[in-house]
Amino acid sequence: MNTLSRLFNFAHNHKNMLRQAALFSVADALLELVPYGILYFVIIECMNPPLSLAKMAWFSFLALCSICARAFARWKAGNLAHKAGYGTLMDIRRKIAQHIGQLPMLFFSHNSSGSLLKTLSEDVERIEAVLCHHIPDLCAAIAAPLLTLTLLFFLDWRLALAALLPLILAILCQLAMFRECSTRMQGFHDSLTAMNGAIVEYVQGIMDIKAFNQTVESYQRFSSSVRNFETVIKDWSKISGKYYALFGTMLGSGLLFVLPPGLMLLSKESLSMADFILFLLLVGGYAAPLDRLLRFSSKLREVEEGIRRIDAILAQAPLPDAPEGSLPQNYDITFENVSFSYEEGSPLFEKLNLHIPAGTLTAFVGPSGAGKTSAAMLISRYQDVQKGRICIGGVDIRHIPIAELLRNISFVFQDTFLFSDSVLENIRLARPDASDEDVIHAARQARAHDFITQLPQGYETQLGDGALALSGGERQRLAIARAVLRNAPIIILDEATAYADPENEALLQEGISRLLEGKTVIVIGHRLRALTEADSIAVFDQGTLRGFAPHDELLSSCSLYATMWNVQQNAADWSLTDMEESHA
Ligand SMILES: Nc1ncnc2c1ncn2[C@@H]1O[C@H](COP(=O)(O)OP(=O)(O)OP(=O)(O)O)[C@@H](O)[C@H]1O
Repeated sequence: MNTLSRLFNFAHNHKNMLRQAALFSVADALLELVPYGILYFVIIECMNPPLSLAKMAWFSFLALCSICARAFARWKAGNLAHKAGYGTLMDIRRKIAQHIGQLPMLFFSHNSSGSLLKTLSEDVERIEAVLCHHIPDLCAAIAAPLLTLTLLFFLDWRLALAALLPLILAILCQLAMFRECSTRMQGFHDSLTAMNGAIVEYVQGIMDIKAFNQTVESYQRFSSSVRNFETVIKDWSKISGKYYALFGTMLGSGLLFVLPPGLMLLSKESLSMADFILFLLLVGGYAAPLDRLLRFSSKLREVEEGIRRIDAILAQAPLPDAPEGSLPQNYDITFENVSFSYEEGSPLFEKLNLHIPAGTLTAFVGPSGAGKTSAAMLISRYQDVQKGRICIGGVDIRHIPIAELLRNISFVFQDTFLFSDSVLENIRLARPDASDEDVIHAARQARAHDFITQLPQGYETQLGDGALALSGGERQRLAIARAVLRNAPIIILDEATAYADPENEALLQEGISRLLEGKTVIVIGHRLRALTEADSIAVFDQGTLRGFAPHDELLSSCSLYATMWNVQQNAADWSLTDMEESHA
């Protein structure tokens, strides 16, 4: 019931249409009875000759009208329900998309794109299917037996009671099934979720699975979850199958219950032949539409999980915005006593203090997991800090309108996502109002123009899923082109040359140095040799700032930095000596 009311909440903007669809469905059920009523009068007419042709013509006309009216009611019910269903689908998608657009970026690192995709596509479509098809169907399925029963009671209450019996037995049988299956419901959902998760993981990780020569059978998580789901389904069908058969049989067995008492009443002349025939015609399958109730309840169970997932997304608190907030006057970045921890973990930063002057290049270095990326991402309100504050130009970033904050920061990540669109549009993503010339100019600055013009359709070449694949270095140059086009005063580069070979690295560095002129830049990197020219280097270690100074100064003042530097130098020397020796 909760699911049903949540469903109607989603369809709130279209409730009038849904109500009308339900009314037309009831009208459809009512009109279904009209031909039987006409038949009743035809039988009476036939039993009392001579036949009046005028009356017969009139009955035929009425039957035709009822059929036409029924067709109209069905069409209207379907049409209105579809409009309401698709309207609701659009509303939910828009609402989720709008909501996730306001969530902190951290949310996306905890929720895979696969699960978000499933919610936005499958879960929402299931809701639409229930609203479009099952609700009008359900109204008709309930209205038809109720109206028929009313008519039967009106004709003869004794026989109507007999006709009610199979319905009561069917309902009891249904209740017994629910009781037996309800304990298995959680197991069903759990195994379905586990299987869906394993399928998504299998598809997403297919390259690695194949690289390690695994197959569907040998990839344990996949095969065991599929087997487990199969066992649950078999168990479920064994129980539900017998009840389902009984339920269906009961719904269709009205004749069996009505025939003996009907014949008895007829023999005692306590029932007219016309009433008896009408009873026999109506009672056979009057309750059969209730069969659809079963299908509806199973559909409702399917949408229940989806609604839970949608609600979980909508329950996430968006980042509080400050639309009327202040704008920074310059672009220095300050961490003031910042404490931050990820949801479940112990604090990553405690009272972190750092000042990055405007227009300088600062490198974040340190061992893996030291907090370099987290510190850089916090500047864009990846997630709000728990204590202290981060300021840009002296303004707490929480007091800067989010759109303005993000406009002022450009990221160049290790992995760049390319959309299913042309190269031109992929770069233009950074500034949608940029002209083609601006985009090409940015690509030239990023040293990407030459490889783009060699692509099959140059700037019009389609990228993204299933289209042309670019190398890691080429993708990174597109990322830099985006950043150049964006021309934001703060730039964060995360291992931006990670994929580049020596030749490409030189090109990338050239692109990057043009991008950086006059900007406040943070470079997250591991290769210290490439970072010696930075104005300052911040050395992180388990969330603590061990040193913050230029390279030469750090070599003498920060033991961690000196060790890292020596280790990397030795590794480079070792590999060079090693290569020279092996060539000798
Ligand atoms: N989304 C997240 N949720 C929970 N913990 C996280 C998340 N992202 C990072 N962490 C944890 O925070 C710590 C710092 O991670 P971070 O990625 O900032 O380090 P890093 O220095 O950039 O590492 P690397 O050089 O390996 O990229 C790690 O212990 C990591 O496990």
